[in-house]
Amino acid sequence: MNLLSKNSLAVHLLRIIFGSYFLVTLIVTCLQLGAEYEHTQSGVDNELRAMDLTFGASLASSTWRFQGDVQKATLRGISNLPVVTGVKIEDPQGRLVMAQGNIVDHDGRQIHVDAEGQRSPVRTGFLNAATSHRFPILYRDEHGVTHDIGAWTVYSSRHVVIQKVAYGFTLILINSVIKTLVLWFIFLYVFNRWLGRPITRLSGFVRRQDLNRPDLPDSPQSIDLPGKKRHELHFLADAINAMLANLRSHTIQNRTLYAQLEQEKESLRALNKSLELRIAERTRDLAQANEQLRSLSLTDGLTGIANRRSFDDTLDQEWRRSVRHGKPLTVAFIDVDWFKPYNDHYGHVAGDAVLRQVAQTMRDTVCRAGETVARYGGEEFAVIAADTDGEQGVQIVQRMCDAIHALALPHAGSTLGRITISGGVASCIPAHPGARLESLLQAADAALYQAKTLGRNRVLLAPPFVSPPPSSPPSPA
Ligand SMILES: Nc1nc2c(ncn2[C@@H]2O[C@H](COP(=O)(O)OP(=O)(O)OP(=O)(O)O)[C@@H](O)[C@H]2O)c(=O)[nH]1
Repeated sequence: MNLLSKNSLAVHLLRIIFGSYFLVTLIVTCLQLGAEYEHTQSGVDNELRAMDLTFGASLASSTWRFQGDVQKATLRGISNLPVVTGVKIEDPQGRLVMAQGNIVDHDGRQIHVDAEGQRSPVRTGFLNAATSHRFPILYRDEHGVTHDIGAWTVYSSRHVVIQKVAYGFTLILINSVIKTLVLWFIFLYVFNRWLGRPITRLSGFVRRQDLNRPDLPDSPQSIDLPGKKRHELHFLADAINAMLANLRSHTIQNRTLYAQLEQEKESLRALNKSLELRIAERTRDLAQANEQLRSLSLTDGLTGIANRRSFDDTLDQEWRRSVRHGKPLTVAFIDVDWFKPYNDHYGHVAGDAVLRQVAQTMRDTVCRAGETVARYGGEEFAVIAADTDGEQGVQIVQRMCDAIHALALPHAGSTLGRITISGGVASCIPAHPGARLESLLQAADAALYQAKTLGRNRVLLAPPFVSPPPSSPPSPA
């Protein structure tokens, strides 16, 4: 870890510690300065007060004897003292006799008196504010009588006190700064040695971990912090090692599970596809079966041609279509002649075979898309011919009649000696008023009956049973 990088923990801690330290130091220093100032000032005061003991007698003696030189020398000596800024001697009437340094004159102004007695004004200010002590000059003569011969005043100033305080404080400050710098240096070293480097190693180790590739050979699996004595950071490293081992094992498990899941997904997809194919196959089979069923439901089981239901459906559709298009519709009923005697003579199985042959032949006879041959029931058949009038219908049925006659199927019970059929044909235009399907069927049935009555092996057309709509009168020419 770069110890002094901007975001390092040490710098953050240092900022906090330094800020707090600076604040506390500032407050304590201010208090200390105040106390020191008070102490120094009272010391200066005491020194000034004590001067009377030192110089009082000498000044009294030289003043009593008018020894001006001695007085001057004494004043110079006093004014040279470090705490003294000035000194003056006054006579008993308060007049200035002699002075040296900065003093306050009779008028209360601060003046400076040099060695030659020259006076000059002194700039007043906070630092020059004077403090003084005035002592009486008392002389005791040889008879023991005390004479008051004047007074002397010694001056000092705030500047002296502050200088003394500043000197002492400078020493303290230098002392404190040196101690603080040494302490900080030790703190930085210890912090870096015991916290910074291990934390950097831990963060680097964690950053290098790639859980997506836990089996990389060059990625370290665990971290071991140096140091004989184990502390919280060692415990943190142990916890990180355990956590990473756990995560690695879970990641490997997850990868295995994911691979299994993918396999399962793949097999499910394949299963789904085969199911879809089977469903499609089954659906196709079902559709085919339905189609077969539908076809079976509309087919006669014996003859393989359309059955009665198919006939009814087709007739209904053709009737409605004919109504829509205004086209004629023809229906014919066909019956095998003397079929009971045939059954009786040749047996029922042979009768079935004849029915199949008759049906086949009739179906082969019709060729148009709108023509349908159906087994109506028993040995009776029916023909539907759309867009066909009665005459055309008779031709169709007659062709059938001829074709069956041409088969020459032997029939001992018939006067003709062979299998024949009879047919009754009826036709109408369904769109005409009064045209009804039931009437059409009844007419065809009646025509069949008529054909039977007249001797069989013939085709008869039913007379018209629907009156055509009245035609509009011709317009006058
Ligand atoms: N073999 C066989 N016979 C059937 C079938 N359906 C009906 N029949 C017979 O057909 C005969 C019809 O006889 P009838 O209705 O009396 O008429 P016919 O004998 O054909 O006389 P005409 O119709 O007047 O010429 C009956 O004997 C029925 O048993 C069938 O599917 N197979």
